[in-house]
Amino acid sequence: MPDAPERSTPVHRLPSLRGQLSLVLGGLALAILAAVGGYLGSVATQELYTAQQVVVRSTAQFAAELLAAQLRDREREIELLSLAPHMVEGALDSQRVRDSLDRRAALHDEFAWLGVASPDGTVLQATGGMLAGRSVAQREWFVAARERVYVGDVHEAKLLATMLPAQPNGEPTRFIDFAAPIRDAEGRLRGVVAAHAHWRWVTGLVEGVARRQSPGAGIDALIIDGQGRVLYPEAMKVAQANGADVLPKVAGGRFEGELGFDGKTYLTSEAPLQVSTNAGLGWRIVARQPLDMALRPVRDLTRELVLLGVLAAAVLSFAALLLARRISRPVEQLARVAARVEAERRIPDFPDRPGARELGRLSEAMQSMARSLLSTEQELQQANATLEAQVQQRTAELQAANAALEHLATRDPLTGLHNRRSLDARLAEAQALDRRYAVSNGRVHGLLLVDADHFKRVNDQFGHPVGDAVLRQLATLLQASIRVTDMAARFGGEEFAVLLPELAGPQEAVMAAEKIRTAVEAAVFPGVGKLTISVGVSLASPDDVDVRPLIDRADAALYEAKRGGRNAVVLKAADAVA
Ligand SMILES: Nc1nc2c(ncn2[C@@H]2O[C@H](COP(=O)(O)OP(=O)(O)OP(=O)(O)O)[C@@H](O)[C@H]2O)c(=O)[nH]1
Repeated sequence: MPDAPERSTPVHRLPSLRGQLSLVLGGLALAILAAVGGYLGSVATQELYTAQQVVVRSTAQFAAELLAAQLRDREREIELLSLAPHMVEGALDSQRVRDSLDRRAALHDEFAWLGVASPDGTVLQATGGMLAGRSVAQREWFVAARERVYVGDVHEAKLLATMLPAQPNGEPTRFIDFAAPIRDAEGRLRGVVAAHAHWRWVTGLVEGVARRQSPGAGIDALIIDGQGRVLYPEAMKVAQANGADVLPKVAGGRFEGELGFDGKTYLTSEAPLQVSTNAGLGWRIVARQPLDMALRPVRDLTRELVLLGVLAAAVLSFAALLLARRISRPVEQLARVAARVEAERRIPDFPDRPGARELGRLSEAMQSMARSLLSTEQELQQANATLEAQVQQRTAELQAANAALEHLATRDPLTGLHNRRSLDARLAEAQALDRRYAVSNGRVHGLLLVDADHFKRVNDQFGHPVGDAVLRQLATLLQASIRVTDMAARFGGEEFAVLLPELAGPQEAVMAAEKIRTAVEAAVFPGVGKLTISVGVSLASPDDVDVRPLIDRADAALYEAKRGGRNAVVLKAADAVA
């Protein structure tokens, strides 16, 4: 059994080369784009995030440094004032002292009040005359400044609250205090000079830094004191005072990184306020930026990258499609040309611009293959035609040879009539047919044995070759006198036999014999003259075991014809026939 052919996918169901190339090239481009874009995006995101952290950290540091510098500046201002000659030597309640206080107040509008108190705490002189004559002996700044330069923590105004205009935002008036002892040349305490700076000056500094550092970035700054109390902004301070948890719990106590304030995440950094005073305020500035604002540049970059990626992907996909078409089109053209070669059996025009060197080689190889195939095919066709002609010729020769052989095997070489062997075969056949049909149609076959009379004389008188010629003429006469269905044969020597199939009766056989006898009698044999023949006639009988009895009866009849005087026809019927 031959192997079953492998099942293969029909060609039209396979994906096209162009589709596959587009898919692979486009996919590859997209993958590379996604990988590169993803990598660049993640690097840029990290960089941007770090940059935002730096901005927040520098905001906290800058605000802390600025505030520390400003506080030191004001502290130095008050200290220098305490060392001024009119403070060290003159009367502290003089107009001169008052003027110098007013000048400083005018120079620094953050100072809400400047004043000088006596060592027992009575205000001797003050800007605007505020609190003059009142006692500040219990005030923290006064107690501390009797000993040293002092910068105090923020506090709400007490005595001055009613004397100063209210805060525009409705907040309580708050101060931070600067104070310094006034000593005489011997170092004895003459009094205390102090200034109350508006708290809003401090918060304004911090707020300004936060605002200017990164405008529109949503960065704000908190001031937190050493006890973790929010000093600024006011809203958080109030909320904390009311028991709200406004600050996140931070590990290590430092506000760094992403922290949640009131349910919102901020990028946070803190910087300590390092004031070189003895005050040791312990404040820290916490700068913070809402995480969504901090990540906005990242989001913008991501969006731009995605847009750029989509654009690049579209361009690359289009380029991939063009490239795929450039490759697949010549291949399709070659396929069409190959199909034409098969259909038209000739070499059509191949694409002259196949698009690529390899495709050019493929085109040349296909042309050469097509040429070779077509020429081989033509050679095969010619060889086939030649072979066919040769076979026909050989067959004809064989048939002729077979016919010649058949003739040789069945014919008598002298007369051309059937020979004895052929006659025997036909007799046997006729007997078989009679056995099968004779009962039904009543027809039987008969046999004539024809013998030339006194033929020996012809030979003796005219020679053997003439005898042969007579025999040939006899054969011709014989053949001409019988039906085509009858069979004439040379029985041996000068004796002939005629097989007569399907005779209706003995008379028919006798008539046939007579026809032959009279034909010979009437004929003239060149060089010899007249001749006669004797004919023995017999009919087949159902009792005949083979052809022999029929021949014997014909032979007996011939013998009788000879004995009776020759030139005669004698019937020798079998008993059954008669
Ligand atoms: N020329 C020639 N003669 C043949 C051939 N075959 C037989 N003969 C001759 O035929 C003659 C037959 O002679 P016979 O059998 O004695 O009989 P006949 O002379 O014909 O006389 P009847 O038969 O009694 O009339 C012989 O002389 C044979 O030599 C042949 O093929 N060619």
